[in-house]
Amino acid sequence: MKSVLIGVGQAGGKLARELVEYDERMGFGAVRGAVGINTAKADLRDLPFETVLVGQDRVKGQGVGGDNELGAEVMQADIQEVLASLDGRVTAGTESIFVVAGLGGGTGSGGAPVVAKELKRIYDVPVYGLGILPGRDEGAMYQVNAGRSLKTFAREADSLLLVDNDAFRSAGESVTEGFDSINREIAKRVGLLLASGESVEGVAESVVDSSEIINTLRNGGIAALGYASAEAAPDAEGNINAVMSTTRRALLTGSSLPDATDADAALLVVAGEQDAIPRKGVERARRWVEEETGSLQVRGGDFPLSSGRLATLILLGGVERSDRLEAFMERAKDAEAAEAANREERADPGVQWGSDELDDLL
Ligand SMILES: Nc1nc2c(ncn2[C@@H]2O[C@H](COP(=O)(O)OP(=O)(O)OP(=O)(O)O)[C@@H](O)[C@H]2O)c(=O)[nH]1
Repeated sequence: MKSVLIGVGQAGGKLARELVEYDERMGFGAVRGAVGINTAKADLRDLPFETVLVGQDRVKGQGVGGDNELGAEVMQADIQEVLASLDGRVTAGTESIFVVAGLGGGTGSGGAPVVAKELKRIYDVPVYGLGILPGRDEGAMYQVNAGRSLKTFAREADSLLLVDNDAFRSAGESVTEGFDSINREIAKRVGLLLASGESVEGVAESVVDSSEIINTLRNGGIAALGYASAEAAPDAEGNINAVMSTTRRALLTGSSLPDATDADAALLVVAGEQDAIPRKGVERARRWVEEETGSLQVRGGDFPLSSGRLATLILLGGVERSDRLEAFMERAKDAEAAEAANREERADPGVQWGSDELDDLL
């Protein structure tokens, strides 16, 4: 699926760069261009594609410091410059646009929904969001920002593919230490998904194409993407179990949004040497995905790749009812309530004296 990426904010720019580099390294050619947008000049410096600095008159290139309302305002004010940077990049061959952002900060969180809304007014191709949820250990401001952005972004984009920063964290690694490895994991998943949707001429009917990705995401809402791989046997018969086990792992432990398994629709892509992909195994795995997601709309397809491994990708559409998301929304609401209480306390110091949250010493 030939796509153009727009990285908004620091995390958005870094993830877009990772995706561009992955697509180039693999020689896929599915990423057809990228633009980085930020309010912080320093964060644009290392991006190897065109960048646009927004909000200069308000924040002088210093970022919005986590204020996502300001992030949304300055994006709206400078939207013409942002749209102009896409001229000549979004072409007749472009099949989708991805707006990429971390939802916990200010620029990406506030700006990405504005960009998605404006792009949808102009272009006919689907405009998807790729949003990063803050990890559990990140502060209250990040949770509140993400909670507010999430709903707006999901409404404005055709579908919002979510990545939980807790999803790919190794034991003992802080969220910040893990950013680079998280970005690589996401780039691999999204990069493979986009490449799998590239129509390859003259190959079997079972090969997946862009319309299957688009149809899986057609009902909008929140999406998730799982991945797992294993050593492949040279013949299809020897890979039946490998397809089943990678499918289970992709959904249950390799997802960008862990525990989000109830879905409206799903797409199961099996990547590997075409002759080594077992039809029987793929059919069995597809039925298992139907049972596990409760969806009757499970599409399937191959992604022929020359590799000694076999990989499974599972794209889920419509996962907003999942426990994981509910838990996140609760976290965001609690953080918002705590922030409101803090503001009240600051406004009226007497409240602290009246509060019985702190026990008396004697
Ligand atoms: N996965 C991942 N998350 C990141 C990365 N950098 C920042 N984040 C997360 O993104 C959120 C912060 O967003 P940023 O992109 O840093 O902020 P911003 O959009 O540039 O906004 P301001 O800095 O407030 O102007 C936090 O939840 C971080 O945990 C990254 O490289 N990878």
